[in-house]
Parts: sequence; C-alpha cells; structure tokens
Amino acid sequence: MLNGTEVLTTAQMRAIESAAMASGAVTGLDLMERAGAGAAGIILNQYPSARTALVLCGPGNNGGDGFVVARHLHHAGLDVRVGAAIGPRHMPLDARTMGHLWLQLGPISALTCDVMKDREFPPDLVIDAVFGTGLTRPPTGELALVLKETTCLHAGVWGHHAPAIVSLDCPSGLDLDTGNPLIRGQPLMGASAIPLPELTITFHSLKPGHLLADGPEYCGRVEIVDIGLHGSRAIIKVAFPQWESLRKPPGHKFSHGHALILAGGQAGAARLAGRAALRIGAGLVTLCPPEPIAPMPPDALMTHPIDTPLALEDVLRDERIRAICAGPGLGTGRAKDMVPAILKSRRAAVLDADALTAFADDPRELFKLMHERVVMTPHMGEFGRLFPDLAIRLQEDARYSKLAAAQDAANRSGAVVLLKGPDTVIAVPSGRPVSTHQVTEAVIHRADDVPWLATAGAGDVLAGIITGLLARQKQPLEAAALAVWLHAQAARLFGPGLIADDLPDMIPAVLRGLQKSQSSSSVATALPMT
Ligand SMILES: NC(=O)C1=CN([C@@H]2O[C@H](COP(=O)(O)OP(=O)(O)OC[C@H]3O[C@@H](n4cnc5c(N)ncnc54)[C@H](OP(=O)(O)O)[C@@H]3O)[C@@H](O)[C@H]2O)[C@@H](O)CC1
Ligand SMILES: Nc1ncnc2c1ncn2[C@@H]1O[C@H](COP(=O)(O)OP(=O)(O)O)[C@@H](O)[C@H]1O
Ligand SMILES: [K+]
Repeated sequence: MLNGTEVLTTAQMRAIESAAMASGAVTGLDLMERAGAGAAGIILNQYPSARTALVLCGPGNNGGDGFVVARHLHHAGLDVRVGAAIGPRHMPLDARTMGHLWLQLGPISALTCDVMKDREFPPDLVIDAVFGTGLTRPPTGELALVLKETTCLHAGVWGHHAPAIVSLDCPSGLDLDTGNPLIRGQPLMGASAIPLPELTITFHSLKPGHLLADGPEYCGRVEIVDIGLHGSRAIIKVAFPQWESLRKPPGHKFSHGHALILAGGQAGAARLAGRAALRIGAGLVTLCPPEPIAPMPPDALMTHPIDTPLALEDVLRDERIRAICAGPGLGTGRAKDMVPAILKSRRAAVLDADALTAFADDPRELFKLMHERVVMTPHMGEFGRLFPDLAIRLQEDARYSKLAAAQDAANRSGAVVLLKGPDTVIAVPSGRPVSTHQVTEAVIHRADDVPWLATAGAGDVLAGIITGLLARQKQPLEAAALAVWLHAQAARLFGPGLIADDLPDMIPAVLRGLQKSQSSSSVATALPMT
C-alpha cells in the first residue's frame, strides 16, 4: 500500500462532486459555501492585518466561490470590492445564488482593467476567482487583460503597495490537468499572462496541475480546503514512505534479495546503481561486466562477468536472483543482446538509459516481451525515442499532461513507466492492479527544490534504488515511488554541490531520518511533503 496525498484530475473531481450531489448527500450550493468559507478562513488566518480586498469573479462556479469569499471577508470587517465578468443572473445557478447574496452586502462592478487601477482603492488582497477547473480555452479579450493586470498589481507598478494575490483552486488561466498556462501565442518576455499568487487555495484534493510542469511556479503555496466530499478512490498520489515499508525484517542476505546489475566495459555507471541497490537493503548485489574488471577494494559489490545472453540465462537459473538492472553504462549493442534474455526470465527488472535507447528503432520489439514487473525509467529524451508520438504531443498540445503521457506509455508498453524530471510521474498499465489493495495507478513526485539532483549519474542511482527495492520484493509501483522519494531526499540532505557518487552514501541518513520520525510513535505518521 502506498501512503500519500491523493490527487484528482479535473474530470475525477467533477465526477465526485456530481456523485455526491446526485446521492442527495449534499447540494452544489453547500459545496460552494464550504469552499468559499474554508478559503476565507485560510485567508483571514494568513493575512490578519489585511483591511481591503478586491475579489475578481469569473463567469462560472469559480466566480461563485469568489462571491462567498467576498461575503465572509466582509463579515470579518474587511472593506471588500467585487468585480465580475458577467452579471450573476447569467451565471450558473449556484454562482448566481451566491452573487445575489453578495449583492445584499455590496455592489458588483464590471470586471475590467479599470477596476484594478482604481487609485482610491489600493487592495491589501486580490482574490483571483476568475477560472478554476472549467477553463476550456485560452482567455481572450478583457478577461485576458485583467489576468495580465494582476501580475502588474503584484509588481506594484500602479504606484500603490503590492497586494497579496490569492487564487481560488488555481491561478486563473492555468490548466489544472497539465500545469501549463493556457495562453494564446507566446507570453511577453519576462511577463506572466496569468496571475502569480503567493497562495493558491484548492478544494478537496490537489489536482495534477498543482504539481506538474510550470504549475508549482505559478501556484505559490498551495492549501487544501476539505469540502466534505468522501468516498473518492483517487488513482493518483503524491506518495511518501512509511518507515514500516522500508524496515528490514529479520533474515539472511539471500532473504533480502540478490540483485544483478548488468554493466558495460567500464562499469562506472553500473557501480553507482549497484551501490544504491546495496544501500537500500538488497542482501547481495553483483555487477556483471562483459569481462573481468579490476577489483576496487574494499568493495561490498560482487562481480561476475557475463558476456553473452546465454551466459545470462545460465546465471538466472539461480532463483535467488530477484531483480536485474540494465541500462546504466551498458552500451546499446550489449543492451540489445541482453534485454530480451532479461525479459524472458520474467524477473523484476529496471530498464534505463541504453536499455531503452537500444530499442529506439523498433520499440515494439521491446514491448512484445514486456511484463508488469518491469520498470522503465526514461528521461524525456529517452521517452521520445520509445514514444515519439507521445513526446511530440506533449510539446504541441498544452492540454496533454506528462501524467497522461506516462499513462499512455505504460498502457502501450505493458511496463511501469517512470518519466523523470523536476516533476517525476510514475504510471502503471491501467486495468492491472498490482495487488488487491493497490488502487493507485500513478504517482507524481515534485522535486524542484533540489535542482542539484540534475547531475550526471543521478539517474543511474535512481535505477539502482528501484532495483534494490525490487530485490526486496517490493511491488514495482511501490518500489519506484519509494525510490523517487528517497533519491530526492538524499539530494535534499546533502545539499548543493551534490554529485551522483554522494547519493548512495546519503541513503543511510535518509533511512535514519525516517526511522526517527516515525518509529518513536506506535502510530506511523506520514512525513510532511517537501
Ligand atoms: N461544482 C461544484 O459543486 C463546486 C465547484 N467549485 C468551484 O467551481 C469551479 C469550477 O466551476 P466551473 O465548472 O463553472 O468552471 P470555472 O472554472 O468557473 O469556469 C467556467 C466558466 O468559464 C467559461 N470559460 C472557460 N474558459 C474560458 C475562457 N478562456 N474565456 C472565457 N470564458 C471561459 C466557461 O464558459 P464555456 O466554456 O461554457 O463557454 C464557464 O462559463 C472549481 O474550480 C471550483 O472553484 C467549488 O465551489 C466546489 C464545488
Ligand atoms: N530540475 C530538476 N530538479 C530535480 N530533479 C531533477 C531535475 N531534473 C532532473 N532531475 C532528476 O535527476 C535525475 C537525472 O536522471 P537522468 O536524466 O537519467 O541523468 P543521468 O542519465 O545522467 O543519470 C532524475 O532522477 C530526475 O528526475
Ligand atoms: K482561480
């Protein structure tokens, strides 16, 4: 079981809202009131000295949330002005009701740039409730100008002090499924066409756009308001480990698993992977270069030369070998020979780097041998070699997400796909639950707080950590999700100046940290997201 925070796509969020309303458990108006009241509570708590607020309401239910926030801020004593894109009577029913409730307290101005330039009303807060999950196309006309104007307000160019911008659900104009801003044409150099809030308040759960691509940079801090929706079985998670799932049970080295790391001539990259596999607790790790290599004493890694696929098949007769890593420093020619033998053995395996590139000419050759215990770990370049159409679509279609691309790749290949980057996405082929408890089909991990992780060889270490966890008989999705977290946390603990060689040696400190934070209490506590 993976622990973590649930993430819902906008379609899943709408489905949950509709199901709750259809069941009669709650009305749309109740949900909107809870969303707006919850958001206002957070705003009042985080900006206790704010005296004035300007609320920008769009044409849909996000605008409805804006009216609710306006009402609660007014009742808390703030001087509140409201601008709306259209009159309440043209808005959806719940938003209309909330608009009429606001009208009992104050007027609504037309939402134009003039509202935002009023020198008589310098707001302490600007509440961005223009678009949420219902954004279908790039904003145009006056609304596009208004959204752009919020970034000018933020910079204080209109002479009055810079207000704090708070967005409801998302910065308006951000696609909550992809994390891409929907902008027609190219934004001006250095200027954002959509709000850059310091706080985004979303409802019920995170959406992929809060985590993927540029989403985090646009959203600022993200807070979640519980609006009382239950029973969702989110298939996407931001996962974080529990010490329990990494603790080693009593046993001997073979019971903790034997991992093979196929190596090329120099074995440098494979050595990085091997050390990581050992550090994460595989009982035994053997490097397999094509020819004998000079030992590097003292070294806990074993070596066993394997020169041909037949020799590999022979070695794999040993059932104690539970996981194989192929790719780091392997060479594409050797990878092309060896990978079919690995896949035919049906062992848990990680395919990275050259093991992926070797099949660029005919990915189907790889996919037809695939099985569900294989984790492929491409970076975007390798992904494009195996899934060129998906990579092109990612570049060209702002509404196609990295999550959807990884899911499509997992479905096409039949493997678990871990697509790397500052936002790493892991997807399993759909319709193939890994176990009866396992409903998670995808994991998103954001690590842009550790840019120094993007260093040569870091990917080899990641492949090694996953291999070690597979040797310890973790399920592939769990192994991949735990590894991505441990890898980023190792980089975080080391700090700037990190090189890949440092990563395996930071794993013990990461494990100690987890153990300390979670084993002192009998109730396992989840680590905060970092
Ligand atoms: N449902 C619930 O119970 C709850 C919902 N909640 C809240 O509702 C939000 C979702 O509401 P929503 O679906 O009404 O979408 P929203 O983001 O307000 O925008 C849709 C409007 O904008 C329009 N439009 C779209 N693109 C446009 C463009 N480029 N330029 C101009 N117009 C454009 C679109 O028009 P259309 O595409 O139909 O022409 C439509 O009129 C969600 O984010 C959350 O804040 C919470 O209260 C919790 C309970
Ligand atoms: N900007 C970034 N911030 C944090 N992590 C990153 C960033 N860019 C890449 N990464 C991570 O760094 C690692 C780099 O792996 P990879 O591209 O395979 O490098 P190599 O092939 O040199 O080992 C991956 O785990 C990836 O997710
Ligand atoms: K918004």
